[in-house]
Amino acid sequence: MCKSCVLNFHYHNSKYQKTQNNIESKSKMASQDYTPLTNISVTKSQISNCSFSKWYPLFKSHIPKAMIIKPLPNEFIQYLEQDGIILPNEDSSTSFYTQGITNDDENEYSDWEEQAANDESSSEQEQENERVDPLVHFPEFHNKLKSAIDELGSVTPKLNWSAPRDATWILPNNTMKCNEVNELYLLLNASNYIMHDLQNAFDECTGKEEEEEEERRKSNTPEFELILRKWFDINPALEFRVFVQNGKIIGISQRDLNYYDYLDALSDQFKDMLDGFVKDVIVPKFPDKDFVVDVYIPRPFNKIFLIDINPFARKTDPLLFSWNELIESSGDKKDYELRLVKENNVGRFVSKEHSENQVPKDLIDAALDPQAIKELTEKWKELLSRQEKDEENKL
Ligand SMILES: Nc1ncnc2c1ncn2[C@@H]1O[C@H](COP(=O)(O)OP(=O)(O)OP(=O)(O)O)[C@@H](O)[C@H]1O
Repeated sequence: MCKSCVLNFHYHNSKYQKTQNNIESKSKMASQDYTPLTNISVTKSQISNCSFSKWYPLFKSHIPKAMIIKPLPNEFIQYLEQDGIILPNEDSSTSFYTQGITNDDENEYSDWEEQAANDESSSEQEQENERVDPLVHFPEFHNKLKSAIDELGSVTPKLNWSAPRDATWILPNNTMKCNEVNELYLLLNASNYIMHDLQNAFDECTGKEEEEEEERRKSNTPEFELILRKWFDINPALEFRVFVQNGKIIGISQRDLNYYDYLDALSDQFKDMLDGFVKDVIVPKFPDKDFVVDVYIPRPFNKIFLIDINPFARKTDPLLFSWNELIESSGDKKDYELRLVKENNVGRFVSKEHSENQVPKDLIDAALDPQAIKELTEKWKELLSRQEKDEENKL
């Protein structure tokens, strides 16, 4: 008997296709000022150095509590990459199977019936039999994740580089806060940013010949890791992205793109704090001199938390800057700007963020509530049986 629920939603034929579409649109949004003049190259080793597990030991006292889980079983990677979401249902002997929930604009409910009638149903059954199921294919790792959550309390996950910020729609609280393992699975499975880490991490890398040779000798596939960060409530207004080139800050951007009236008055204080942090804490230990660091400065503004280190590359969102602006002005600049959202930009950005990932309400409801999954399943079964009857009547 199947021990799991399956949420199988088709985004433009495959998750991979969806990933490609989103990465393209994300990078277009992030780099609207692309010009061939300003080249920013990034090597595989620079990308590797930004893997969480590489820098966590160097700056542990500045990083909120986190657990690094690696290596990841291949089955877990396959689980994240496969279409649909299988959720372990350990407490129940009933099996839920839901398929054919689509996010294609052209496909509404009526298409479900059509889809059920054609031959795809048998091939989907075959796929279902091959699907990776946590309880069947990686039960030990599944238990490890549960124990980690027991130990840390609520967590927020990420892989080597990315957090599933684009998939918060799938959780009831609309955040990345996971209270149990199924929430972790939902969030990771629904995220294109996670897929980016799995499939495109080294895209657009260049490198010196010797370095490329060295990387080839190792492997072209990164060693994947899952990071579980203990959840704490962050005030997004106090998060900043700091761009560092040749060991020097060339710009700082507010991270959350809303207007906060109190930030302007704090700007000089934050610049002083961040100058010291980058110069005395990060630069002496981090192996590269070009990088982008995300920080959090909570009240009473006497400590800086390191949230993330990103490659100094176009794939890192320049937020309120453009990459050309950062690069072109960096050479002759003695001082740099801490850029904040101006009042007249209120509401301009926020509603757009991750909007490419909006999905049908049925799917969201189903993800939030086991009863809704059951109802969706029953609806689907009813449609199938109605379809079968219609077919019989036609014969
Ligand atoms: N321990 C934590 N508890 C709660 N929220 C957190 C925690 N750590 C990070 N966050 C939130 O998650 C957000 C994303 O984290 P992070 O920067 O690691 O993701 P990312 O995918 O690398 O983002 P980006 O692609 O923008 O670099 C942070 O901006 C912060 O708001």
